[in-house]
Amino acid sequence: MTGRATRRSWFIWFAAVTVYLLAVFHRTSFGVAGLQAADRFGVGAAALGTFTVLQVGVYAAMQIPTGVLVDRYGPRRVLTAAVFFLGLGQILLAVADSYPLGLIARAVVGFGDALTFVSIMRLIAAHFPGRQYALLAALTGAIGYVGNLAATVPLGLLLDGPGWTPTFLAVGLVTALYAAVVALRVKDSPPGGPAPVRGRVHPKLLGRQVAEAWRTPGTRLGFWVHFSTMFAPNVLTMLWGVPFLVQGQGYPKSTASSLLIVFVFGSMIGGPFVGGLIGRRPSLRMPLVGGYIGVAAVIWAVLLGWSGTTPMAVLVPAFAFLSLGGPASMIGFALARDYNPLSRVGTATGVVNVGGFVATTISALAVGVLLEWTGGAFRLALLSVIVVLALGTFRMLVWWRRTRAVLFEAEARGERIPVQIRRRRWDAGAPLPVSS
Ligand SMILES: N[C@@H](Cc1c[nH]cn1)C(=O)NCC(=O)O
Repeated sequence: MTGRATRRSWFIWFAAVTVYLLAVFHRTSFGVAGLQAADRFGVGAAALGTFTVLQVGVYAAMQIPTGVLVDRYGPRRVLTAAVFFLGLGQILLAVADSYPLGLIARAVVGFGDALTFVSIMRLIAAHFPGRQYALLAALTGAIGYVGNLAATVPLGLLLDGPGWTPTFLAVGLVTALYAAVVALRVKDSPPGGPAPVRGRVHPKLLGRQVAEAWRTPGTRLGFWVHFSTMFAPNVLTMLWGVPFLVQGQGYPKSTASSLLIVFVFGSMIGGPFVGGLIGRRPSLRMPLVGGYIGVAAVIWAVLLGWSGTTPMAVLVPAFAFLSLGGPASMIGFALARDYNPLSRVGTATGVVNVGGFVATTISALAVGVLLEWTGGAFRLALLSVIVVLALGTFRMLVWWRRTRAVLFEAEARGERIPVQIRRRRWDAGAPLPVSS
């Protein structure tokens, strides 16, 4: 969309972003429900970890299919299915009384979650002008954290009060019923805008759609931006932050959990700031990513090099800065939006979203394996974060130069390009990607 966003666009976004809030609430609900789940299903820590791995696995595996579905059937249908499956998963969890049933319920939640984010990004691309995309994407991310907050103390109170079955039944039913609001209120495109092209789904054509998105240098750059920026905050908040602070640093568990809230507030505040800035000045996108990665590398060096317990005065600002990785990763989606036609934005967004989750999985597994090998040496194990960061940064720089080369070519042909850039020393000899 090139004109102005209307009140209708904002209503549609609001109806859609509520689904993301619900998705993040359900995604993170095992943070407080984990202990009760262990009791209910009679399982230990390792089996409990399987819930998270399964949920993230389903989420990551579904990203590209989700993008294709969104481009094919439109975000309204996919988002309606998303909220329905999120609710269904929690209803199943409410009545599940065995470990396998609990796992199935969580996989259904992961499936609904996987359908959510890409649909909302596609709605934003259709209903808002390009310059507002980054801000709306960042606001969406920030609102997701409200769901994360709701899944802490409020959900804990509900589980301690009414208990497991009434709580999950209630949140599941409310969520599933919200599918009606999405189906009625959300529209795929503004009046007169292009509708998704439906018809028979031909696997060959779908494969071509994914291949074209992947071959587009801007998508690939977005993938590596997402890969490099969002995994470290994820690894800390989803898995290794509390063990690092408790076993590695000697802080009490309650202090460690409270410290991780810095990530929630950092992203909620930083997201709209980063989004607003890059919406006004798209040429700042890559310098911001570069600046974030540079400072993050220094922070990791300080955290891992500190002898003895790292003081709070260092941890709090360090975590506050690292929390900006989430908002910075949204730059990856802005690149997918700018460098793909609207008919392929869903697929390209799905491709980009795989980046951060692949990096999170690699890094979380590597930390676990290294902890086992070293007998719990957190500083050595967390070095793997720096290795993943270096790999992501290297690939990102490769695709940054290639994307710039393609832009210069397009400019020379007199085509409209998404950002104005000046040729620099490092652009000399940058190869054009084979497909362009
Ligand atoms: N980059 C995250 C979202 C985000 C925004 N601010 C902080 N994090 C992302 O890719 N999210 C995908 C999802 O499904 O949540």
